[in-house]
Amino acid sequence: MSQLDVATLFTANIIRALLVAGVVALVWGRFSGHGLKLSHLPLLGQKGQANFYKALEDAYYNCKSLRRIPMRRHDIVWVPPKFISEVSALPESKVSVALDSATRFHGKYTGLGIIDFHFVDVIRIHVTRNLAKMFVPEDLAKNSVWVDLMINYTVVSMQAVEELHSYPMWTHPVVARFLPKCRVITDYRRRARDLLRPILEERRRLVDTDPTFVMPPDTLSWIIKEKGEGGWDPDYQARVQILIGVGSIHTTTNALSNTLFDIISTPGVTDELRTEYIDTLAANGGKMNKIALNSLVKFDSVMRESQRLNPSHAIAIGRMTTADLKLSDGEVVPRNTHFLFSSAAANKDPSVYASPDVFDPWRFVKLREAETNKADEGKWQFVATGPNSLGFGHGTHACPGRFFASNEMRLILGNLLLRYEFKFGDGIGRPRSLLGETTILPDTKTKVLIKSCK
Ligand code: HEM
Repeated sequence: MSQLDVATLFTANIIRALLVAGVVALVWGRFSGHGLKLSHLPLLGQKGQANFYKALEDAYYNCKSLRRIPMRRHDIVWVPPKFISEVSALPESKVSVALDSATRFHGKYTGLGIIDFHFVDVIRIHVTRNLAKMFVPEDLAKNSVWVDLMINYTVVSMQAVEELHSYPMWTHPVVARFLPKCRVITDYRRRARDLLRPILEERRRLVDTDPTFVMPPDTLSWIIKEKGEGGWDPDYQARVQILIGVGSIHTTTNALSNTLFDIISTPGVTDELRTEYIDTLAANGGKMNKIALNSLVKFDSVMRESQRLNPSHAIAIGRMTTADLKLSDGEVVPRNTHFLFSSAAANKDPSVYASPDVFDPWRFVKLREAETNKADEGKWQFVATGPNSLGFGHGTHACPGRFFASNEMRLILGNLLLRYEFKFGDGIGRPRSLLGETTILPDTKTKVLIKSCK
């Protein structure tokens, strides 16, 4: 065969392969539920639009039925707020957060998909109950490689999601092996696994040989308790630890940054919070415990008000249907469809929050005090979730780490305020948040001047 014939045959085979792949992609697109089944729904926003904040807000007030949001990769269904309670209470088997994250964030390649829910139980039950000092053994928690890995994984994995977005889904099994950020992720996972392996092996040895050995109180042990035998697998533990890091580190840091920005920029707040912290410490023999932390109602109010105006996302309760989902008004969200609700708009609903655009540090102290029934005060707490308080989601998959985060934030803020004075540089006010496609992030490049208290 001549060189020309070989080249022609090679090209023909490639074209044939691409045609087959194209047909597969079309069939997959048709039956995986994206696109065609939603074409009858009116649009919300425009394709390729940088953000949907305004559209999400308008829809919150004006749309009473389903809408189609044209996101870059595929369409997502917007659901009106009146359905939040009924939909958020549905089980994972009907509206899946695992499927939603696995497909929207390419979980198989980025590690951002939920593997199972044992680690959620670990946080809901054990971390909350124990107010964990460390999630992993102290040596590892202070290991700079581990710290770097846990902090950067979220950033790199979101970059990997972007990389994968530029390629059709059906190419992902191949391209994910070569894309730079996907490779970094694989490396991070390997390094996490290698750091965890000796710790797990040593614990296993002690469990098998020393009848007096008690498993240390950390997430490694609790995961083994919830998962059983599979919890000893370093690869599984690495994936779970990374997911815990992704769920907890940047969310809490962002919430802390926003709260600090609001404290600094609102006159009088620092002094009120300092006094509350000092008085509470004095009443508890100089120590903070869970009950004492719970009595810091001014801190709680400032944190919730800050999250109300600057939540981490403009949307909430992102799920994927596993079967056609019939809503109580008869409308149907088709099977295999991603859907979500407006959350930033719900936080500023004037029928719930007076002067909704104003940062009122004591808004939630006053709302608590206005309740005639003490049992109703709880709904104004930072950790309370509801249709107009979606910063931690709501319902079946509401953030299980919010109790931990709430205590952690009070401890950090209280200690910062006792030790330091903060102010923005001259002429600088509270920074506006940075808006991504649906994310709302504090501008952490803002310079804050800090000096020790005398
Ligand atoms: C201020 C800090 C935090 C914020 C704003 C936050 C926010 C959220 C939100 C919005 C969700 C999604 C809920 C839904 O889909 O309905 C979520 C889920 C989750 N969060 Fe948090 N979170 C925070 C801190 C934490 C911490 C400290 C941990 C771990 C210790 C954690 C672990 C999780 C987990 C495991 C889930 C998945 C729950 C599930 O799918 O059932 N979060 N969080």
